[in-house]
Amino acid sequence: PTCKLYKRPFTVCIEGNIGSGKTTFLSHFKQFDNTTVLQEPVELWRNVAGINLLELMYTDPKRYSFLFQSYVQLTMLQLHTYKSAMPYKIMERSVFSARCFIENMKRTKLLEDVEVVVLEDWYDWCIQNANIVTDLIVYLRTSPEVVYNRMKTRARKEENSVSLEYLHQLHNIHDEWLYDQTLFNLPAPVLVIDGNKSLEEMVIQFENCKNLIFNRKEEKN
Ligand SMILES: Cc1cc2cn([C@H]3C[C@H](O)[C@@H](CO)O3)c(=O)nc2[nH]1
Repeated sequence: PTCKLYKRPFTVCIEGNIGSGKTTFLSHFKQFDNTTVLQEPVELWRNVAGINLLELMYTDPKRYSFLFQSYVQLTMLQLHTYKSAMPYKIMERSVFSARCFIENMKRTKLLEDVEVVVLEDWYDWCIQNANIVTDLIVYLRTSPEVVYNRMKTRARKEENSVSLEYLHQLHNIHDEWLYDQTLFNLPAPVLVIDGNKSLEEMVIQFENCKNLIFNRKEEKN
């Protein structure tokens, strides 16, 4: 069959709380040679000219939340604008979910109002000027208690101070955005997956999701 040239990849963003299973879910897409998988650049955030910005953000959030979110926004934009010749591109989180973290930091006063304005002005400019297109959002919806236990088991050192309350806050904002859909306007349709399921059950959900995503492409051309 002729190989069709796509003007751009069908782009999926995987969204969800800390520990909701995004990385596990993404790893299933790595098996396909027609898909570019872009994981969250945590390693970049851990080494900014030798500085662990993720650690600083968690140890001194008042002082470092703005700086951290500012760098997160840049690294996510780099992934959104990454040129891929593949027909599919799957990203872990997005500049859209960056707004969830910023919203939480705003509500909990970790960011000054003026810091929020600057971050939002950057975001607005990027949305208008960088071609950030998303075709589908997959929301791994989990209960804070489940992700708290997973986070503790994974034991990422920078997260050892993250509280269940913080995960509740992030869960509520993700739900407002992607489940109730009352927060920000949605850049793409949302597919909600139950992230509380076991890995085996998640794989089944993944299979259904894969068929849905790859089938969608046929509609597109
Ligand atoms: C877009 C975006 C991703 C992201 C991740 N994080 C944190 C949550 C986790 O502890 C770690 C890896 O996701 O980074 C954050 O504070 N703000 C973020 N904004």
